[in-house]
Amino acid sequence: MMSDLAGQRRWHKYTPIEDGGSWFLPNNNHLSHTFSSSKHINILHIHTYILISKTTLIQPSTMVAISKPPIEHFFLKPCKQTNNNHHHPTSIPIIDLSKPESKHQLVKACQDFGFFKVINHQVPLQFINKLESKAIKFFNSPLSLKQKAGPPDPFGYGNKHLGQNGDFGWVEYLLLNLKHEPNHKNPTISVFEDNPEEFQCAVNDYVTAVKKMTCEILELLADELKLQSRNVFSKLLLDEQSDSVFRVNYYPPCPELQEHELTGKKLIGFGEHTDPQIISVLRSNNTSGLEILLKTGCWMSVPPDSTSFFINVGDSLQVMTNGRFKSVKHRVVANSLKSRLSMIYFGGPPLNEKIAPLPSLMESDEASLYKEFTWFEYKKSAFNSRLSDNRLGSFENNQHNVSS
Ligand SMILES: C=C1C[C@]23C[C@@]1(O)CC[C@H]2[C@@]12CC[C@H](O)[C@@](C)(C(=O)O1)[C@H]2[C@@H]3C(=O)O
Ligand SMILES: O=C(O)CCC(=O)C(=O)O
Ligand SMILES: [Fe+2]
Repeated sequence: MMSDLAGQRRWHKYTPIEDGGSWFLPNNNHLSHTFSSSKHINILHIHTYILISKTTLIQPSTMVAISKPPIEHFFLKPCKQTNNNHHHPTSIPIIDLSKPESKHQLVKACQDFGFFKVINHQVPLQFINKLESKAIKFFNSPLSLKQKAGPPDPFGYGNKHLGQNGDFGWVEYLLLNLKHEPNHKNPTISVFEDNPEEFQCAVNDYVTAVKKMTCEILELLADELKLQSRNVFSKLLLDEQSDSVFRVNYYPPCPELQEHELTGKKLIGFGEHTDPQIISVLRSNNTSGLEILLKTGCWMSVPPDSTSFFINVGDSLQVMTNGRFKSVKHRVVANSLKSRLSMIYFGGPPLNEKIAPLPSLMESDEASLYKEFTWFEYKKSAFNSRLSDNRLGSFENNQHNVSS
């Protein structure tokens, strides 16, 4: 077990440079161990290589090549295919933020789905478009440049590898830390060749507006739940020490998938998971791919809408509401022809914040479903887990131990 984990970490250190059909890795004494301990890479050939691409000339002794993993490696397991029920179609709740009566619908959506779409949100379109075009420019730039912003540790540019524990998907991403660290320049952003400040500015404008909308939603939720103070959730995001992150995911088209689509095969873009934070706010272009897991056990494809935001309850909000709100399982499937670009704000509490069911929400005889933990403890455990793991499991109060 230990050596397996160590191997995966070492593999992660050598994020592959993809170039056509092969992945290139720096030659190194550890390589044979790295390969043999990675369950996820299909090793067909290892040989000394001279690579001359448009941008690079590499000495024979410095590189080895392995065949890239076959596309089958990214297929979703057949039992987990989407099964939209066409007889009783379920529709995603749409909340119009310009209507005061939306409060009630918001709570209902968090209880029934843990997921909803928001319209009339007041986030300026120009902020969305500006950041989107900058992100597209970044993802369309040469791999060698993008890799200067990686590997993700956990922040930075990532390609196909998600987290540090062997998860992968047909996705490239930028993961950015939003935690306020005075005099600290974001190292990831410094790779934006022409003007890093411009990209930073586009992120700031976008995130500030999205955070404002998110806090309004959290306050409406607290109001409707009749909690003592309406800022009980929003204050966690507004805190200077709020541990929030921002992510831009780019799912390139996969033309090779086309022939397999005829047999109903789907490609994993981002595997099934719940988000650990309080709340996640997603905006994507008009390419479909996002799916949520319904109570029925069926996956439902979320129709894309680039003018709206999609919001999901995170694990921490599920705990704070003692399970009333559901942290929804979701995933992304990649597309054979169109690229998907999504931008997600993950609102998290300060690291030292205690996460536990809110006393003002609990009935007098209600048992707490969860043990108290700090966000630091939960985050640490989440980042040591695999994407599809039930992360809250080890923080649940065992039914038998609940006395009164
Ligand atoms: C496989 C992983 C990626 C992730 C950390 C983890 O070990 C398990 C949780 C994953 C997740 C899902 C929601 C967010 O995208 C994310 C940033 C987070 O907070 O938890 C990712 C983590 C990641 O990409 O590093
Ligand atoms: O990219 C998407 O559309 C969703 C990705 C996601 O769920 C995540 O980054 O946590
Ligand atoms: Fe997610």
